[in-house]
Amino acid sequence: MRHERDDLARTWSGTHGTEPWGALDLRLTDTCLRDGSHHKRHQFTAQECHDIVEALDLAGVPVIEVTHGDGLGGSSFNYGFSRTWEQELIKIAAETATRAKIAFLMLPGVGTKDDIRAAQDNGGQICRIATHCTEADVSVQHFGLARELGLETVGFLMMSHTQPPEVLARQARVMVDAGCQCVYVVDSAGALIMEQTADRVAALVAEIGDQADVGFHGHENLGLGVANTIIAARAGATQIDGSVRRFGAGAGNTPLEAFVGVCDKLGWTTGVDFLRVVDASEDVIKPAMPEECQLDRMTLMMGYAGVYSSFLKHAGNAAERYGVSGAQILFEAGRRKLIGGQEDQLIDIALMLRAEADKAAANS
Ligand SMILES: CC[C@H](O)CC(=O)C(=O)O
Ligand SMILES: [Mn+2]
Repeated sequence: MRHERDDLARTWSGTHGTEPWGALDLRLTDTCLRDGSHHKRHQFTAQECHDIVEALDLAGVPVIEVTHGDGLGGSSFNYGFSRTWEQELIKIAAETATRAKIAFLMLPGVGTKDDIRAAQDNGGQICRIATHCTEADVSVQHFGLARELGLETVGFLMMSHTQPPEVLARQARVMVDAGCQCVYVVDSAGALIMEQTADRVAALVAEIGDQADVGFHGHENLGLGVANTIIAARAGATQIDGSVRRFGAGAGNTPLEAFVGVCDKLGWTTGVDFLRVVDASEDVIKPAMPEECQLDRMTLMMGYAGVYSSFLKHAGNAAERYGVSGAQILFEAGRRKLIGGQEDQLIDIALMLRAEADKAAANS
């Protein structure tokens, strides 16, 4: 899959303005059934899982990720309980897909090694391990196990906007040394802007490109999902995430069908049939969504303040419960540089805002 463009990627910063990238060959992963789980509050039914996998598989999407939004083991009081057990969803997906490989996500500490084994037993073929982008070392044993089991491996450096390219490259090296075959720059907050994406991807390509692929996972919180993904591909990312109809956390992911259309027009190969994936979006994905993913006050704030997209529903709940502004909760979460796993601090922030409002009211 990897294209022979390492040199171009290395010198990315100086190559704007021309089109030297040629025909790229990209491998797309749809993540509706995992990142979309946040938007759906983890309430996928078995039938929805079947129908979505069937439609994406028919459209030629080569990889479909299926798990609780917070990865294996995420179904909990802290993150929200799944309606259908994720292992059952993985099994249904694997039984439904005729061509697509089924991927699953796990965050060390949320899921366990036994969850990885179970996901493989249920037909999962690609093990994606996600860590905060400065904590790749916690993934080492999981990559070791996944490779031992013969699984394909992918690493996720979440919240990649918070670190400069050279730090991410060093973290990617840790993952690759542990057995990871593709490391993703993950724009969890939808906060990266164009060249910031390219420079991060290029740094990973320079560091690990001779041993592993580089991927990009975008969010739409500043409306840049497709643009960032194009520029990531030009900088050397060969594995690309998106969600049909943007069905993902926050304002959603890079809309996969739009990206497929762009690739067709640029002469890039994805193997995905544009018309079929557009049909899947209208006929199958849309009916499964609780509502369209919105680019609104809350999600824009996530991109602006650099907040983990999966905090959206948690912040909304806390705002409602304590009668404060959800956007202000998110702004403060960005100021505190919260990372995944710190969802409980959204409640602390809401309580602080409530106390401030009560004090202001008492003094007026
Ligand atoms: C909780 C895992 C998270 O949703 C992974 C991801 O998709 C991201 O960081 O964007
Ligand atoms: Mn995501």
